[in-house]
Amino acid sequence: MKIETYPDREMLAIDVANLLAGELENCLFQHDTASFAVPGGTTPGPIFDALCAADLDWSRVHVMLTDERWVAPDHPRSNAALVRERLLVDRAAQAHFVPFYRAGQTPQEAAADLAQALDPELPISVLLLGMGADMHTASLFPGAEGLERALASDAPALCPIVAPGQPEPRMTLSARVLNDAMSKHLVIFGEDKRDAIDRAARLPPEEAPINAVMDEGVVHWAA
Ligand SMILES: O=C(O)[C@H](O)[C@@H](O)[C@H](O)[C@H](O)COP(=O)(O)O
Repeated sequence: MKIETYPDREMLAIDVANLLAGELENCLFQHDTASFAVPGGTTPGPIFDALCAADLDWSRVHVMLTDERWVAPDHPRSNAALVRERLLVDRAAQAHFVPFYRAGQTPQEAAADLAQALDPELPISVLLLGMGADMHTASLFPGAEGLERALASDAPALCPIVAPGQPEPRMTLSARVLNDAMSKHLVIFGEDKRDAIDRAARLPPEEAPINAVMDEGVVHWAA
């Protein structure tokens, strides 16, 4: 994994937003649409704030989540809510969005239908990832129920996950689908996550799931 270091988080957010916009635009020169997978959590917000105003044909960009906490779209922990509030505004409001949460269904019940809906969007054109200090990414958590299947080379596109310490079930893109993305960018802030990247290099994917999704990927880091 190549690691790019930035002087501060603001510079990182602006530079990575410009980089992602450029990659989406390049994809749109060559294809009718571009698929763009994004994480939840606290890291991507400032990147979304800078990216949503990018002058590109957002009507041909298909945004999806890397994973979802299985909560209603009006729940404060919803990743779909974060994307709708911070990314799908301004020019990017024209983008097509594929939320995961299905009311009245469990992740297990929804996975097959969702995978069918996502299939035309794969492989992912541009992937943005976050990571926890425990080296999880998307909802590929070490020790989670469903992790082995989500890491398998023949995993379905979407996998249900029940992770220790997480308040709700999750749905995640599988490691295979994430790693197949045409371009992959991991954004991390702080010393703990920087140390975790170094630790991950010496661990198997089941202990450091980030290792299963970042082949030829770029890590963008600010303290
Ligand atoms: O649903 C989620 O929580 C994300 O998709 C998850 O994979 C996130 O990227 C990491 O947990 C880092 O979260 P922070 O950005 O909040 O540190």
